[in-house]
Amino acid sequence: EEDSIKRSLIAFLEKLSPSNPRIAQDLRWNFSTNPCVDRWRGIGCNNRNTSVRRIVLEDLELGGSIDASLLCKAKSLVVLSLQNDNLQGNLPPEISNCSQLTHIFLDRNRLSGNLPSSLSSFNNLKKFDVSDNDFSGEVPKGLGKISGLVSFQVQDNKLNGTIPEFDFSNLQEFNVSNNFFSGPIPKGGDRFGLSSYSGNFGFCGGPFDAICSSIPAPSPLSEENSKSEGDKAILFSGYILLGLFLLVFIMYILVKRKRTQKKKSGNAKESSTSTEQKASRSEYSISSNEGSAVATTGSMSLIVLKNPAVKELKFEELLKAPAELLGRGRFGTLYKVMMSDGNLLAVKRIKDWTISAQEFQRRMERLDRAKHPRVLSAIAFYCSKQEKLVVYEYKPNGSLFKLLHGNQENCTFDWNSRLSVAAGIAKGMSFMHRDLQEVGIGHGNLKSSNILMDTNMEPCISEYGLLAIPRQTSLNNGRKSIKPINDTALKDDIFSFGVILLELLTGKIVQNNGFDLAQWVHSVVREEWTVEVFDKGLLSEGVPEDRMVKLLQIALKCIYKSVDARPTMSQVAEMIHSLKEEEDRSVVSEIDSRDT
Ligand SMILES: Nc1ncnc2c1ncn2[C@@H]1O[C@H](COP(=O)(O)OP(=O)(O)OP(=O)(O)O)[C@@H](O)[C@H]1O
Repeated sequence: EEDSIKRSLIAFLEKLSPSNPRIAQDLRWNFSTNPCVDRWRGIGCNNRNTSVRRIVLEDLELGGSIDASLLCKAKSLVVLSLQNDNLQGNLPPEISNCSQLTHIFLDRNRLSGNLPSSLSSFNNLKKFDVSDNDFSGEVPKGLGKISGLVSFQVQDNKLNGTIPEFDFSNLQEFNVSNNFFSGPIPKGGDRFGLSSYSGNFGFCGGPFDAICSSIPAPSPLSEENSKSEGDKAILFSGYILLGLFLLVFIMYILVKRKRTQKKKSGNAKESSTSTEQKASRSEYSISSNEGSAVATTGSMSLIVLKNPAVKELKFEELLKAPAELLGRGRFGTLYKVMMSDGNLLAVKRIKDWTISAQEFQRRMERLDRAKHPRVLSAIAFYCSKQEKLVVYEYKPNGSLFKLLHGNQENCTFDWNSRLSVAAGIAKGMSFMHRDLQEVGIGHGNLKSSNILMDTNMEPCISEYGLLAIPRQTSLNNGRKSIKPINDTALKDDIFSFGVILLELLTGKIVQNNGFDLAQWVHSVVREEWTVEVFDKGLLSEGVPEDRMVKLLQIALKCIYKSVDARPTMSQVAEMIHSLKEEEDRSVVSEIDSRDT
């Protein structure tokens, strides 16, 4: 029995992280040891160390799927937490075999499919959090009937239908925002404010009384069953933008009516603000004549920054345009939007960023003044209390991540191109760090999927500065520390840049914010400089080892554990520049010697 539990748990773990065959070894889940006595990482047991009670595998970027049949061999499991792990696939109905579960935390993954109706059988369930996934379909009615439930969080999914009855007097946390729910708010649900319900198709009753009649409650999924997944994605995201548009449009009409009345009575005075000198606002901007009132009142406005790529951008058109979901990252959702003139845009909807609209506006305008050819500037942005959107040009050539890991046949990414890409990113980053030094705005989320490739293989850094919340970093070997972004932003970026260099050198996929890759490279290098770390593609290209080692040495400086020991971005750029020059010289001399 014990052996069978151990075997199942190890198999469960391996399925959670198929891309890392060493995961069991890394977490010390060893068949010949005991999970409780020998403290398998992520496992908690009862006091007598006789049964597994908790499995907590958070922030590990696991990327696999949940096999509940294997997991639930550990029948005594009470807590399951797989938060923020990048998991895919569905939540299998067999999860109900773990019948003792009281806490289920699966938030911040990419899980999809329906919430299984077997969830209703969890009589002891207290906390249920599956927020920020891609779950669709309806919430099983029985979930609301679980009497001891104190926390129900399903925000940021694609769930639809109506909200079932809950015993709201028991619930301490409740959030269904940013889904496709509609219909009435169940009795007692108004205990929770608008923020628990916002971002849905349309609710009636409770805090939504006022807009009940003005926003229809369509049932999108019923008509869609025959459509392909791709079509659904477009439709879903289109609906989100359309919903947002409706809300803004109503406010627009209201504000416009007010303004006309003011003008009529001769009281209107249009004032230009410093903001307007820097940014030309769309004519659909609700408060285009209200200057800084936009920010202070937190009212909604699309602010179009001067950008030669887009002459005129109307908010109404932006929101009406067909949109396709490109990705849901940890910090927001990205849509590809096709405008009626054929222009393609990328619209980032930022999640949980608690800075004020005023601060957001100031930041976006400051960022707009720091322009570099290797950094993608925003075209426009939008902010309200609830919502922050940033509009970029859509770049059709994919990202550095795709180039490195996308299995593109006939596409060799040779040493010289890799070095050029590294030099390009370093230049762009170094410029931004210098220019934004006094405000301390770093990129905040530098990684290969945020490096977009131009047609001529030049890199373009996207989403610079879109992260200002105190970020959980795991700089101390996975131990979380929360620091204000301004303190560490620039040095964090250097670490992240070092990880990109490692990715270019090793061709390996980065997991766990790059800490695994950094650790692995360190351990190989510690033995002695070795060819083991380098990408097979580079080795078969015949790149001399000493050249790659030089870039590796720069990477290792960037990922120094001690933040202060890391070089600045301009030092890094300088080092890579000299390396590239040296490289170019040696290529020339090789050609010369071949010719003579
Ligand atoms: N302006 C753009 N044009 C084209 N593709 C883009 C653009 N910006 C990002 N992408 C691509 O879209 C996909 C989704 O982007 P998104 O930013 O949502 O993902 P992410 O970088 O993993 O998440 P996050 O930045 O929130 O951590 C990525 O593959 C990214 O390379």
